[in-house]
Amino acid sequence: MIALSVNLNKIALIRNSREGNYPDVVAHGRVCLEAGAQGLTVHPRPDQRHIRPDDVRALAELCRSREEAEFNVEGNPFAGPLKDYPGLMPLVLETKPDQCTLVPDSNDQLTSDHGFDLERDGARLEPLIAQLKDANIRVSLFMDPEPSQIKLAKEVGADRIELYTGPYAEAVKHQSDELESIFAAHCAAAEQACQLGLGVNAGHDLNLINLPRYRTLPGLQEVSIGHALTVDAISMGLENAVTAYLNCLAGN
Ligand SMILES: CC(=O)[C@@H](O)[C@H](O)COP(=O)(O)O
Ligand SMILES: NCC(=O)COP(=O)(O)O
Repeated sequence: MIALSVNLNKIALIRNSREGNYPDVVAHGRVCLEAGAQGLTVHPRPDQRHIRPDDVRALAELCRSREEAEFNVEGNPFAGPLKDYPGLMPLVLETKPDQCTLVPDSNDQLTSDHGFDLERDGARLEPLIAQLKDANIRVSLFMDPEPSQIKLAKEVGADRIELYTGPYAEAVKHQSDELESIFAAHCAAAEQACQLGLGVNAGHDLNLINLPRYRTLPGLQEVSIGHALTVDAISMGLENAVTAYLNCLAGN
């Protein structure tokens, strides 16, 4: 089974466009879990444009209260602190999610658009990965499908990698000639990760059009999906959208 972790960033983005708590991020997280999603993901950013530290705290409680629900917090451990954003490491060590996915985004990035360069960042990531693992938090690294980089992900102590699927999604959208080689590189990276004993997650711009193929990736354990699922929920309703993604992942 490939686990679906619903990313709630975009629910928080709508909430933050007004004062108050509407829509309620935690209530929508609960709907996703009740509809069968195996987990919830958030990617707080230092500018708090969507997920805020208190959302992370409340969603950690929600997931802890439900057996089997996995909580995944993503972000750059080197970004922040900024104003009342404490920084990823303090927030994650306080809230103790099941998984922390480290992502190399700059503070002002629109969205994630590349994986780690571990030749550059590996040495400073290594002690942070050890600290998270000491706190019983599984560590995943956001990665491009580059063989030399996947090898380094194992060497710095990661438990899993999350393959960055943005270029794959773009290639599907534009029916690009490069689709075959991009997907082949993802398959090879996933196989390499499995051989090294790393788990395999994937995410970014996955949707109901590009997921039927991506779900065949060797060893794929979890996808985190937010943007497209939230957009689909506008027309389908959130519960039906979660069901549609679960069916898609199951190959139905
Ligand atoms: C790492 C990744 O691909 C996602 O977490 C994505 O970047 C979500 O962040 P935004 O919702 O801020 O685009
Ligand atoms: N890790 C990817 C994620 O959480 C969701 O990305 P997207 O579906 O919002 O592009």
